[in-house]
Amino acid sequence: MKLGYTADAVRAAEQPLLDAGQLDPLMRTAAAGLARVCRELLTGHHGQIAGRRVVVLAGSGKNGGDALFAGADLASRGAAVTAVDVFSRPFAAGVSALRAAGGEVEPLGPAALAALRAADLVIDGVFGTGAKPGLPEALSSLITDWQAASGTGSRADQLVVAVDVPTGVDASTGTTGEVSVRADHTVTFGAHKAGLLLPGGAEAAGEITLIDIGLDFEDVIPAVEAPEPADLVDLWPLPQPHMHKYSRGVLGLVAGSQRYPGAGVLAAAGAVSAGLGMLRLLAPATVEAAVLERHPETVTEPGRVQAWALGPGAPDSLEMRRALVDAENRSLPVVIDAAGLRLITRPLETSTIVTPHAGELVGLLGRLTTGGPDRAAVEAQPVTHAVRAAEALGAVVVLKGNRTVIARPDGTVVAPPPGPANLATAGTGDVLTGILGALLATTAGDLAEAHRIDLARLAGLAVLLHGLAGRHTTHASGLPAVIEELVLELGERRP
Ligand SMILES: NC(=O)C1=CN([C@@H]2O[C@H](COP(=O)(O)OP(=O)(O)OC[C@H]3O[C@@H](n4cnc5c(N)ncnc54)[C@H](O)[C@@H]3O)[C@@H](O)[C@H]2O)[C@@H](O)CC1
Ligand SMILES: [K+]
Repeated sequence: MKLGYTADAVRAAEQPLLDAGQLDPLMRTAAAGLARVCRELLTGHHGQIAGRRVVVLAGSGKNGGDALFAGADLASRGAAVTAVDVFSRPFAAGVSALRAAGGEVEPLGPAALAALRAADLVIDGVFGTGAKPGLPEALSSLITDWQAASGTGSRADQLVVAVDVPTGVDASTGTTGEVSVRADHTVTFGAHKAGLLLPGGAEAAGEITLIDIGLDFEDVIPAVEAPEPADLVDLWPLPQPHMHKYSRGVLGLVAGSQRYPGAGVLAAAGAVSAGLGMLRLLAPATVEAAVLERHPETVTEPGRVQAWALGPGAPDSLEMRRALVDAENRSLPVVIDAAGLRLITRPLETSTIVTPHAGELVGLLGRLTTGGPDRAAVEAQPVTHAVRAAEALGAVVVLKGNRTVIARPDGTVVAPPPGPANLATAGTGDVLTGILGALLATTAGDLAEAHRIDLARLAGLAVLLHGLAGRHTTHASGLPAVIEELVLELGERRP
């Protein structure tokens, strides 16, 4: 799991070392790590370092300093390095090091643009964690003109390495303005900056290398967690030898209707493929029949459950309202999707996950808060609005989109890597709700016991697995079989 921290948290972690006069060694370690990645990339993509054209975009702070020191390293190995001095007050020690190694410094101007376009490698050291919002006009034009030369940089084989954070990306939130550097690779120091793991920043950052510079984050709560496939092996709830079907977990599912029978089938298949003790389906007879045909183990009699999943393809019905009352009365965890979301007009008194897409989040925020956003606002700032909804609901919000983000009521976020575009097809959300329901049912005991299970982390695992499965199928009804295979594999790989 990658953990992301805000710029403030990183500065706070850095402060004791700065107070102890450790800036120089910190920057040396940072620059050495940056230089190593640049050397590897240059050698890997362009065969060698000597003779390669490198441009350093140098701002006035330490970010520029790191970039200049790395540039000096490359110049000392024979690269032709030009630094573009963006604000006419570059980090002095970095400039000296670069000049001593044979590099040059240019002011921002037409020559800088030409150099930028011709470079084999561009090192973006304009802003890091010290960036204030908004790019100055001259810088913004320079980046725009450079990027205009081709889709993502001047030359198809040009490498762009961002120092700590791509310039134009907010290190804490990942928000980008209209203009920002798009890197192939970002070398970040001390800890992942939260913005690198969030929508916007993650796309701008490309591949990320973390360089350890000895900062201590032991007691700091990360702003973002980004689950990785290895976490599935460690954390996915798997059946234990002592379990029987009831102790493993029964999920009550209210899904599907005469109009949308398929949503019931897909949600049921999602739940079954994720693994659970028993699935109880409450749905119209046609939906029951369709589900039973594929999953004859499904029980269609009402009875006790350990968790509820409500909403996919189901209208607002008496069953759904009863299930919600049962969830609150018996403190059962519940995942609520689609039409189920319209029943929510106040925070629920039980562990809750809601799974809106942007349009549904608009409705939810409209019912829960005053001055709710419109859809465009949610799409522009998904994290901010998911967090607002999580705070207002006191629940975990899984905001579905091309990059699904998961928000906790305390404002922290789980950001799984983006799923494949394959998942942009009808029915994949129903499968996700089924998976989430199965996870709630199988962890309900632990959830009740002093909240040992973190719902948002659980949702992160579900979204991650759903995304991985999406790479192997082009349609929603293909997902459950792949999910089942992946879950079985997790069991085999767990030590
Ligand atoms: N956090 C750490 O522990 C370490 C940080 N290091 C580097 O230091 C960076 C942070 O350095 P700084 O605090 O100097 O900050 P930055 O180098 O990110 O930028 C701050 C400088 O740019 C100016 N600036 C910011 N926004 C501007 C805007 N919109 N228009 C014009 N000027 C603007 C500021 O006034 C300041 O001079 C990190 O990103 C990283 O690269 C490393 O060198 C070593 C250790
Ligand atoms: K940067």
